[in-house]
Parts: sequence; structure tokens; C-alpha cells
Amino acid sequence: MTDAAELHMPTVPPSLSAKVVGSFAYLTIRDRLPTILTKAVDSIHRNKDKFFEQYGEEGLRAEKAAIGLLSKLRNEMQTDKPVLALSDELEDADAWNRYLQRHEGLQGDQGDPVSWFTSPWLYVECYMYRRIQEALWLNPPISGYDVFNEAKTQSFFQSQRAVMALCTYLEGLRKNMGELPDNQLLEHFGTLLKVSLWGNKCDLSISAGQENSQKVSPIDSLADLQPFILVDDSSSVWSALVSGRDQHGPGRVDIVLDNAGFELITDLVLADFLVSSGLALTVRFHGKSMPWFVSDVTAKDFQWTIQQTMAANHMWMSKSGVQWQRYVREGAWTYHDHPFWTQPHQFCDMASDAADLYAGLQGAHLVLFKGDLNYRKLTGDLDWEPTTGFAAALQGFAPAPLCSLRTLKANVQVGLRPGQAEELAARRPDWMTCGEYAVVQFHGPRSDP
Ligand SMILES: O=P(O)(O)OC[C@@]1(O)O[C@H](CO)[C@@H](O)[C@@H]1O
Ligand SMILES: [Mn+2]
Repeated sequence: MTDAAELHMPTVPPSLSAKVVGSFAYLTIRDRLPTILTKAVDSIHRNKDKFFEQYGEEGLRAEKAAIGLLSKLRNEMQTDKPVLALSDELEDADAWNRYLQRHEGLQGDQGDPVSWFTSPWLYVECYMYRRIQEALWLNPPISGYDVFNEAKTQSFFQSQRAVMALCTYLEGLRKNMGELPDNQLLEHFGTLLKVSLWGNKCDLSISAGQENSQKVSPIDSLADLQPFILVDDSSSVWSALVSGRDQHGPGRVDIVLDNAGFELITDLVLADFLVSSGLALTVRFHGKSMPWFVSDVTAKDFQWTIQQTMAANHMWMSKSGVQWQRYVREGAWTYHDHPFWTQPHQFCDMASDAADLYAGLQGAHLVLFKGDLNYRKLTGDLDWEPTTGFAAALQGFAPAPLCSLRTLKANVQVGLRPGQAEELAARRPDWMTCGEYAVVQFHGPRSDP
């Protein structure tokens, strides 16, 4: 039997967990997740009158019952109760309950129940958002209410100047896109890739829902932000795109989305550039099938954002919105929300637990993964040494050439140079979680499951 050392594969470290008292996972579950739950309760309570107007007494009953379930959830978390099986009939409930049994088996040997402060952080954090969905689903007629909607729309409205600047930049490109030589396309690609990267700073789950929007033109700040990019593989991303185009003609780029609001605009602008420049024929957007991690994109957010951009009282914003609506109508852009993206699995499980999704991603020339949660799932949310190779941390997940565009908000990071983590820690002890640093991390080879 060839052991890990012979394969030069690092031994797989433990999952990040609140078991480590004082760790970022511990502080998240002790402090930030209860705050997010409290804001969810407040959001439902603030809409009580609206529910009554819309649904009468049934609306009041549902409001009260949903708040009761979320308060119970918060108590279970704060008193480290065992994780409970889901009781709703949503299509993914079985997959979630099977995953719980898997963990009960794993932890059963050590006698620990599967609970908030003893199980993997990735699992229990995802589970919390799925329990929020259960609390709403169990209480029609408010099942479709998005407890995070106000926070997401606020992030959009408070970033309008930055959105206008981006759409103006895009309009400037559109004028002579057809004549731009590759070296100029490369320059604009690099700009819009980095704008999409830093759009990820606008995430509400790190701030537990505090206001977090983009105030100024993001293009003007790229040069100042460049030193904060710890791994910059953008030239490899460009090569993957251009070699695909030159060998097979423009292909498909998949963008696994993260946050709504300003970040989504940066992704739509990048996608517009990819298609209008001929670097890609189509773009597939992957969003979430339920409200997730406070600010993640749902189908409703995706459509709403395009509608809002179309309706903007700004020439280049509305022109962009019209163009984006046309891409959707013509099929150049498609939106997908596979249940796997709102399950707790590490991405190295995808080939076995969501073979259809893995096979789908294999059709892409390039897959862009936005944000921190996707990075945590790409690397399994394991306590890797920072110098571990990105390829090793992917543990075989490689459906297509892929790139993570991520601002660091959790204490998992791989692919750094020897000594780089130590330098960063000396400069900024919370470098992995402060949201000031980022990576553009690429992995080229594909691997069949
Ligand atoms: O995926 P995003 O939106 O970039 O960030 C989400 C996230 O990393 O932010 C929090 C900070 O640790 C975590 O709760 C969560 O995983
Ligand atoms: Mn997010």
C-alpha cells in the first residue's frame, strides 16, 4: 500500500472546528452565528404587519411559529445541543440527514454527539442556514420569505456610484471590442477579474449583516490593492481562456457565484466582457437554491439585480441591464442552482455525491469560484499548512481548469511560499480573517472521478 508520504500527498489534517476553543470557528459559532440568527428573527418580526395584510391571521401564526423555531435553533446552538435531523420535505432533506448519519458514525466512535462546538465548522455553519430554510418552509404562507433580502438589496443600493463607474467602463470597451488585440483584451480582462475578486469584500456574513457596501469606483483602487493579493495566478487564468479559444473556439465559462449586491454586479460585468470580447461563447452562473450565508445569490436576487440595472436612471447602467437581459433571453447566459451548492459537502465529494453537477462542470473551459465559502469547500475547510499545494488541498476535485477569486475571511489558506504566512502573521495577526487579503488561485489539469 503506497502511503501518503510516498505519493508526496500531505497527510489530511483535521477539519476546522469550534472544538478548538478561541479559534475563529469557535468565535464564529459562539458570537457571529447567534447574531445572524437574531437578525433573521428581527427581519421576520419587522414584517409582521405585512404578513397580516397579505395573509390575515394565518400570516400572524406563521410569523410567530417561524420565530419560535429560529429561537429554538439559537438556543440549541448556544447550549451545544446535538444536531437534529431535518423534518421538512424539501428535496435535499434526505441528503442532509444522510450526511448527519455519516457524521454520527464518524464521531460515534469517539463518543462525541454531532453538535455545534464539536463537529466540523463547515458542516454546522451550513446546517444553520438549512435550518433557517426549514423554519420558513414549515410555516406557509411565509415559506418564500427571504430573511436576508433587506441586507442584500441595501448592499446594491449603497454601491450605486461604483456600479455606475463599472458600467461606464464596460461601455467604453463595447465601442471597439471587436478590434481590440489580445494584449489589450488581456489588460481589460485582468482589470475586471480583479474587480470581481475585490467585489467579494462586500460579504455580509463576515460582518454578521452590518452594512458592507462599495462606495467608490473599484477600478481606481486596484493598484493600491495589488500588494494584498497573496497568490496571483491571473496570467494562468488568461492562458487557460485563450488556449481554449484558440484550440476549440470560444467555450463556456462557469461562474460559481457568491454574494448578491455589488459583488454580483462585478461578476455580471466580467461575464459581459467574456462574451462580448469573444473569449467565451456562453457563461453559466451557479447560484443558491435558498437564502444562504446572509448575502449569497438566489435566482430571485439574480433576476432582481438585472431588472434594477435595466431600470436605473443612468444611461450605461440601463444599457448594461438591457444587454444582460438579452444574454439571458438568447441563452448566452444561463442561471443554475443545483442543491449541492447549499449542502455542507467539501467539493472533493462532488464527483460521488453530485455526479451530474461534476459532469456538467467538466464541459467548461474555465470555472471561476467566487468567495470564501467556496474556497473553504474547495480545500475541505481543513487545517492545512499554508505551504500545502493548492492541487493537494483540492484532493482530486478538478472537473475543469478552475480559479478561486477569494478575499480571506476564514483561517484556511494554501499555496503560499515558505515563510509567507509567518511574514503576514507578524504584520497582521488576523491576516486570514480580516478580509483585507485575497487570492487568485488557479488549478489547470482536469481529473475524471
Ligand atoms: O463566501 P463569502 O461570502 O466570501 O464568505 C462567507 C464566510 O467565509 O464568511 C464568514 C467568515 O468566516 C463565514 O461564516 C463564511 O464562510
Ligand atoms: Mn457569501
